[in-house]
Amino acid sequence: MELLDRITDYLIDNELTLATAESCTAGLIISELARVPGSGQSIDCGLGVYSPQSKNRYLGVSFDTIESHGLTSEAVASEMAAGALNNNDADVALANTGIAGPNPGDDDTPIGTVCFAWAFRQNGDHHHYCETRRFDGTRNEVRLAAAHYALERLPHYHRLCLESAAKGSEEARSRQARQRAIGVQLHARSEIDPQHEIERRRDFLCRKMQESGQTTLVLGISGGVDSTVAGRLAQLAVEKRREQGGQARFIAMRLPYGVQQDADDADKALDFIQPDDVFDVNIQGASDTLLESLVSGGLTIEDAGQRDFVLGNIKARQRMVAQYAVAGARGGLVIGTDQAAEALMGFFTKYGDGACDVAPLTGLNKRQVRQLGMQLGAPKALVTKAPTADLESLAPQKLDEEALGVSYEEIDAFLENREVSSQAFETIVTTYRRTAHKRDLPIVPD
Ligand SMILES: Nc1ncnc2c1ncn2[C@@H]1O[C@H](COP(=O)(O)OP(=O)(O)OC[C@H]2O[C@@H]([n+]3cccc(C(=O)O)c3)[C@H](O)[C@@H]2O)[C@@H](O)[C@H]1O
Ligand SMILES: Nc1ncnc2c1ncn2[C@@H]1O[C@H](COP(=O)(O)OP(=O)(O)OP(=O)(O)O)[C@@H](O)[C@H]1O
Ligand SMILES: [Mg+2]
Repeated sequence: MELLDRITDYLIDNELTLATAESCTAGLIISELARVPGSGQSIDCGLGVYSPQSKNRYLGVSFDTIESHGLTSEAVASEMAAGALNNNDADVALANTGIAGPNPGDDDTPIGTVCFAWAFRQNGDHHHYCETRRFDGTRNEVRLAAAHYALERLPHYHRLCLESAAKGSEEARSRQARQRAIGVQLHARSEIDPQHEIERRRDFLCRKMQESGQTTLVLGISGGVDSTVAGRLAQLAVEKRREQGGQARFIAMRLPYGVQQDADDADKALDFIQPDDVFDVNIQGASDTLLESLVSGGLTIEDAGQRDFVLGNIKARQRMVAQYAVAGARGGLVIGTDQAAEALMGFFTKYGDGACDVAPLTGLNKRQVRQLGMQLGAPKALVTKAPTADLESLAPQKLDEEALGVSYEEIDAFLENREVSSQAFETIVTTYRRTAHKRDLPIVPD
């Protein structure tokens, strides 16, 4: 009785309720515990599940697991305990499956072998622990010893569970701090007032024109949401500047490489932006000629994939060459469309689309860029359009998310300090670190 009293006290002191899923002990664990007066408050239920069918029916143990690991296995015990937690309100589930004898099991597992699982529900997570033990004695001696052993080890595993949960929340806290610090670096915010942001960013462009003495804004319009929003902000800024009595024009540039598959979207964006001027410049000739000259000048290209990647970055830089040429001729500032989601992932070509004089979308995540688009009244199809860098000739319109390995939803959640999966967190933080050089000024000697 000493063991049973001790375990009952432990359950009551820690406010734990127990469910069991018992194969070879067939209800003995719960029955033994119920001998202690007052233990009822800690008992949720006890299930005797002998056959594979009942393990599957009542606990969801998969036949695949039984088949591949055998009936007497920690894998089966663990699934039994998981089923007992999932199907009940208990905080702890004890499960066992074993061979009490006198007949041996179907395989050559020795008589007296029992596999145990202890599962705990802690802060919404399940923590599982398993053990396999061999007990000596007659059938009923083995069964009683196994029932007592399951109870005896409960406090030990409960303490391990508490330690691991505490460590988990420590890690979660440090991850959140890292997330917050990166967000601050990128000027990200969890919530924005779209109208306020539109006015603030329009006024920023207006003010920078005035301060720099430049009279033109220049931006490539792709048909994607970033340049649609930045383009409309630019047009609103030059109109405001003119109202103030200043000289100002916005030049929107179509910069297709040959025929652009989503050219209709670029047209729709221009209809919405209503820019003062539109220049249409095909960058294919310049891009292809440069690549050919590089090859004839000595650059060896490994394969079609590498050629496409090199050409992709040439396209992005060629677009910037074109925009800077116009800005130079017209006294203009070149607008960049970098926002926090792309900055976080370093997803831009260094000195290509990453180069600019003013970056009005800084700090916004992708969801927030879309919010500004909606507020500005941009066509819904453009606002909700799936982002594409569209630099690869071998994979036209390839979605950014395919290249990034995480979704914009996860990137935005990260920037908004919301919880993301461990995998997304690792991918984002590793990519952020790897691309630091793209956000920094060139490295200089100490
Ligand atoms: N640690 C380091 N410190 C200093 N410099 C470092 C460096 N590691 C590489 N570099 C240098 O950086 C350069 C590589 O950077 P970069 O030329 O940008 O090339 P990279 O980052 O390799 O490629 C650009 C990526 O951005 C994507 N992109 C481009 C354009 C637009 C969009 C979009 O979303 O619209 C996306 C594109 O799909 C591609 O995946 C090389 O010169 C390399 O040597
Ligand atoms: N075909 C193009 N014509 C003109 N400008 C382009 C073209 N492709 C890219 N750009 C310029 O490069 C920038 C970076 O491209 P990026 O794909 O990140 O932005 P986007 O196309 O505006 O939006 P999204 O990221 O949602 O596709 C664009 O905002 C635009 O200024
Ligand atoms: Mg795009």
